[in-house]
This record gives sequence, C-alpha cells and structure tokens, in this order.
Amino acid sequence: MFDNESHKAIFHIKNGPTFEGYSFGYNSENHVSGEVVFTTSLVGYPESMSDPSYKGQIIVFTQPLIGNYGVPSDSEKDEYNLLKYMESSQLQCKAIIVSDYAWEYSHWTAKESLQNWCVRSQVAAIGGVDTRFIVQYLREQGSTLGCIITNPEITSKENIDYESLNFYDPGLENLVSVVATQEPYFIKYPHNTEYSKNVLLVDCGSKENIVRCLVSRGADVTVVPYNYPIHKVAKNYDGIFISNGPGDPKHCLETIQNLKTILNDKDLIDLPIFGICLGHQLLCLAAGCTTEKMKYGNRAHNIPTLDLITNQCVITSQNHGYVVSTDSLVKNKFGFKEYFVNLNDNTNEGMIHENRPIFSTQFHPEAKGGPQDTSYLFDNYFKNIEEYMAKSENEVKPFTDDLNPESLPTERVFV
Ligand SMILES: NC(=O)CC[C@H](N)C(=O)O
Repeated sequence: MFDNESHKAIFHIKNGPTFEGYSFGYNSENHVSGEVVFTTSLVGYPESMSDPSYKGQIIVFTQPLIGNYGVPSDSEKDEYNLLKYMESSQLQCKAIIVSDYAWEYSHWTAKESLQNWCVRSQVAAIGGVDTRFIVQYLREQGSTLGCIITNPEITSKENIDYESLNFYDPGLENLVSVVATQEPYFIKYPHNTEYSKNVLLVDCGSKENIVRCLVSRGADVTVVPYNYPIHKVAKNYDGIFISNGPGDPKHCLETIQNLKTILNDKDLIDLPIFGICLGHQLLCLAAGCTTEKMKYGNRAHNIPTLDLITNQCVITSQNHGYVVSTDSLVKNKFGFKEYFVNLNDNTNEGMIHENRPIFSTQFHPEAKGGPQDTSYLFDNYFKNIEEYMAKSENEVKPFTDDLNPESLPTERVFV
C-alpha cells in the first residue's frame, strides 16, 4: 500500500502557513504555484478540473474524499461530436489539494484513476492536509497565491528557503488567449430541417456543456476565438453567445470593444445575446459597468440565487472570483437591469436588458456539475432566437467567406 514518507509533498501559502502531506499526482523538481481557491462542491471533480475557467488556479476541495469514482474518458464523443464527459479535453487547473485521496475507485464511466489523470497531465496533487483549516484561512485572508512542492529530495517543510520561492499570479495574465480556440470551427445539429438556428459562440474558454446546451436545442454553432471581430459578422447570426473563461475580465479588451460596437449598432437591436460568467462580466463591461475581484469568490454547486423576475429562489452552480459591481449595473445608461442576486452575499448574479433580448448570468445555467434549476435560461434564449428569426421571416442569413461552415473544421483544432 501507499507509503506517505516516500511521497511527501508540501503546500505553502504565500506569507502564510505551510502544510505537509503526500503527493498523489505529478512530481516535479520545481515547485508549482498559482492562485489558491476552494470549491465546496460535493461531486464533479472531473468537470471542475477540466473547466478552462480554473486555468492557473490551485483548487482546494472541501469535500474530504476525492477520487473515489475515478475519471471518465477525456476523448469519448457524444451524438453531436462533443466531449461526452469532460468540460474540455485537458486537465486545466494548476494543481489540486484534498484531505483524503481515495486510492480505490469504482464507477461505470471510470477509465482511469484521478492519480493517473494528474500524472499524465503533469498536474500536482497533494492529499493528507487539513483542508478545513486552509479554507478557514482563505475565507479570512481572501484568495491568495500558494505553491506545492513535490520534489522528493525535499523531505521536510523545515528545509525550504521560502524567501526564494516565486509565485505565479494568474490574475496578471490574459489566460483567455491561452484556453480559447485559436481558429473558428463549426458544430452542426444533426437533425436540422429547413431553417437552422445559427448561433455565434464567442469562445473565451467555453465549457463543453455550454456547447451541448446550444446544439442539443437545435442550434448550429459557429465557435470563434474571443478576439474575433464579431461586430462585423453578428448580423449573419440568429443569436450571439459569450462563454465563461478564466482570469480577470478586464484582460479581454478586444471582446469588450467588439461587444460595445454590437450594443451600439442600431441594426442589431433585435439580436439575441446570452452570456455566462466571464461572458456576463464582459457584456457588463461593454455597457460601461465595472467589475471587481471578490475576497475569495464563489465556487460551489448549491448557491441560492433570487430570480428578480419570477421572485423564485434557484440553486446555482458557480465558479468565479470576479463580480460585476451592483452599483455600476444599477446606474448603467444602457438599459441593463439587475436580473439575479446572490442570496448568500447579495452580489450581482445577472442582468437583463429592459427591452432588448439580451441577458447574462454570473452563475452557470449549463451546470456541469450542479443542479439544472436554471436550464430554463437556455430555453428563454432559444425563444428569443425564434422570435428574432420570425421577425426576419426566417430569411437565410449569408455567411462571410471565412466563417462559411463548409470550409470550417467540425471540431476544435489544437495548435
Ligand atoms: N467561470 C468563469 O467564467 C469565471 C469568470 C472569471 N474568470 C471570474 O473568475 O470571475
């Protein structure tokens, strides 16, 4: 069985405490650093770890036992040629921290152990540390930088020169440019009849389930890079979608500028737009609102949120460290109104335009993992799309040459 001593690993929080545990992931000579964040979700570690929004982050799981159902295939496809189980085809986070790693796993979808996935993806993983203490610390101090040392030659936290460690801060980098597709591609809904619903998905690091939610409702989806000049082609689509993505939204200057042009274009006044998480933040920035970094963010699958239109509480899936300032949203002159509010901390959870078919949410209606309470938002988006198509009498909108589906790849090409 496992020998803790020979696999010692150390987790150190910048200017804070240090913990000794065991490594069950990739061991490297150099330390691994990133922003330390915690999630209180009980299940869904494969989905969280493959979510591009976690790029550059070290995830602390408050669920004490992680790994017990293994990891499903990261390449198996569904009927829409989309990944069947994962939120992207890579393990995206920088490292993981758990209380107790389950060395035995069992599930009908499992293809490998969590350890195997981490090792082959060169991702560090440390177990045997007091995650309750770490989370209490993060809640008091706020999200902070940290590092994991898995070099087998370092046998004790006493023989580390902490002063010499450098810490990578993902907040300083435009990580969207790293995780988003570099080239456009096209996903076809296989059962389409005469009038296809053509959605333009702006990929800032989209979770696969967002694409599944669009395609399974009958859309043909053209996926473009986050900085694609969408304002030049928006009129050719029946709806625009802005995805989730990692890091500080203010790094996506081109997306914000392009969205601003779309919002100001009198010819696009009826065009349906839906944004999720980073997509919500970018739409709000485009409308002149402000965003700020939260103390430790919201990462969970059970966050109560009030729908201000239906006055109903919905339970939401979340993963974000930045937030739109409610004050700036309320004061915006663009017609955006508050749509959802977080019932735990009163932060903004969404906006809706007062008379245009535009809305966005800070939480994740695609919920992978998490509850399906807010999947009605995808249905509302499709109602907006159908109304928009009916207004234009289902006229077939021409594609520009470089986004003609016939010349685009049918799945993402990694460069
Ligand atoms: N899941 C997301 O899209 C996250 C958005 C943004 N990176 C944040 O942390 O707030």
